[in-house]
Amino acid sequence: MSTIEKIQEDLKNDAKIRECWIKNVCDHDKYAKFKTKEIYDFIIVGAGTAGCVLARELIHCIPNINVLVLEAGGPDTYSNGLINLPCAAFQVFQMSEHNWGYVTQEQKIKSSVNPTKEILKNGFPYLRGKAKGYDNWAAQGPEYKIWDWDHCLEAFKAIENNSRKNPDETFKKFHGFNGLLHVQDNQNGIYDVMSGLIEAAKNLGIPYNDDFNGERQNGVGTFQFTIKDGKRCSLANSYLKDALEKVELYSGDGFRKVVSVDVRSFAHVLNIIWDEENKEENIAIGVRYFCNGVVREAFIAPKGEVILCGGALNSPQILMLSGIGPKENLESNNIKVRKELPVGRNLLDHPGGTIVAKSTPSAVNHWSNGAEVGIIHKANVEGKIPCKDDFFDENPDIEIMVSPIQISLMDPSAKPDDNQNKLDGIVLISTLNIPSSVGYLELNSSNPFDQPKICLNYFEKSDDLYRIISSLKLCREILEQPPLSTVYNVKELGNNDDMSDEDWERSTSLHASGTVKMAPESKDGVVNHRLQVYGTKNLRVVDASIFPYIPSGNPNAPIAMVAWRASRLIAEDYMKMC
Ligand SMILES: Cc1cc2nc3c(=O)[nH]c(=O)nc-3n(C[C@H](O)[C@H](O)[C@H](O)COP(=O)(O)OP(=O)(O)OC[C@H]3O[C@@H](n4cnc5c(N)ncnc54)[C@H](O)[C@@H]3O)c2cc1C
Repeated sequence: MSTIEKIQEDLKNDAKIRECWIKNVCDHDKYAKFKTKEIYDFIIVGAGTAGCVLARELIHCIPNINVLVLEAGGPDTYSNGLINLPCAAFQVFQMSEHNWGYVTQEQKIKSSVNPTKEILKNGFPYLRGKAKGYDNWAAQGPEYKIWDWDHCLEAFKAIENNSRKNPDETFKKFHGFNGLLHVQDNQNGIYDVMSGLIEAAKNLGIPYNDDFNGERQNGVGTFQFTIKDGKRCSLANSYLKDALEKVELYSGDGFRKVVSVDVRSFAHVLNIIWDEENKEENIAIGVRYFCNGVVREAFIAPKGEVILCGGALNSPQILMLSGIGPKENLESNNIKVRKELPVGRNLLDHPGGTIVAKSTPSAVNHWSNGAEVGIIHKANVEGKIPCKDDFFDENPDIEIMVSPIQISLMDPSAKPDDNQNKLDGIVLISTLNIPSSVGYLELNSSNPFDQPKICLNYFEKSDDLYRIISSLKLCREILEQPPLSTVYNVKELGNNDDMSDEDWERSTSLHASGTVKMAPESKDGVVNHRLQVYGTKNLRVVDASIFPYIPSGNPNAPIAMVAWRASRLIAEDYMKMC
């Protein structure tokens, strides 16, 4: 039995993982007799990063409400808990149970990822991006001040439960220790070859940084991760799990209701239900969804809201299917336009490039620890190797994630476990954290199960391409430094002096955002500073799609932050109506 199969087997019996779901189902069955129609105070669409934080925060911030969470996918237990396993992350990403299978339009600049190499990797790095990025959100108008760095930092700290040992005063200033999202340093130590890489980077003048989420973001150092007790700490098994524990019966105002968060898995939301008696006002009153082979409807109570947390590719799709979006695209798909807005227009991502190198055998053991080391720096816009000043620049735009890996050479005649076809090595994934190129997304059809048309436009602006080339040149320079070149015999695979800039390997990233932009309506905004969709009532969007500018770091923590801030705004508005 392979290690992964063994852990999968253990997880099958992991009572703790299942306990919460089972308890939730039982409690809800007990109270089912009090339910007549599907009416909830809040309907959240999507149980991803944002939806999980929002559900928990709403049920704790607002008294006596109930919340319905509709999720198209299955619960965490669906693949025997494999989703919680850091070392299985790469396999999980590719499983159809956890992947929408979306494909993008063909890119003008072709990817040249070498198909002869298979990279085993994992991750969950915890990053927030630089403070100035959020101040840019706030600079959009006086009412946007609620998104400046001080407000965002308050939310980041509220969510975080950082377990760093003996944190100093500076670390305490920037981190939270009482939230539900567990953040930790690498518990297993790092591989020697990774320490060698840090030395090599320092020798080139790159400063050491022991906290990429602290006072400054640039430099070389080790990442912190959202992992607890060896398992992924997702927002589902931290925030949603906690939310499910609150189940009460409320009697008041002459009626009784269950106070709880009700999660329905395999429930695919099709569109928003509008109040047809007040057509001009675009008042959302519920959602239509597909579950167990039938189309069902769920409605909101007075003062309630529909909140889309479907992510940057699906929230805009639901809006467009409901008549909110660009006129031309909606009309060409026979959808009646309720409100013309540039939904799907500001598709942002972190495009990247990858370099793979082999090292001395046994420098890396069988399992990778994931992206152990990070290098964050400012790139050169002419594609030249960055100079020393760039390493200290306060506005770094590149993040390099370095992982120890085992590289499988795909020889068709080789047996699956033939170690002769495996090399130890390292991979450097360089991502452009502040891209200039912008993509778009639109409907292919009015069928809710049809994929939207996704056009990423990676590297469309030449400075993006030159900046990534600049960073990859730096990666190559680091690999050529001692002790990597001497002690660990590190050699770039496919390293070839004739290689042109166009030959650099390019890969895609996973940080789609911005498609339901938070900005003034006159500046192509779709939602206002309180995340309410322009020209509608009772409808907000709370997820990666509202980013006006993409944060300069991995987005999981920034999205959780947005959901936490949104919960306070929603609670304020709800309480005003009481
Ligand atoms: C493979 C991969 C690895 C990543 N690794 C990291 C990392 O290590 N660190 C990091 O910071 N970030 C990472 N990210 C990015 C981060 O996970 C995402 O940016 C983040 O989860 C997006 O949050 P969200 O709430 O906007 O949307 P999501 O988390 O995508 O949640 C949207 C949810 O809505 C559901 N949904 C969509 N449409 C419907 C519908 N019509 N009806 C019902 N439900 C619907 C979806 O199934 C999904 O569960 C990674 C992303 C990917 C894809």
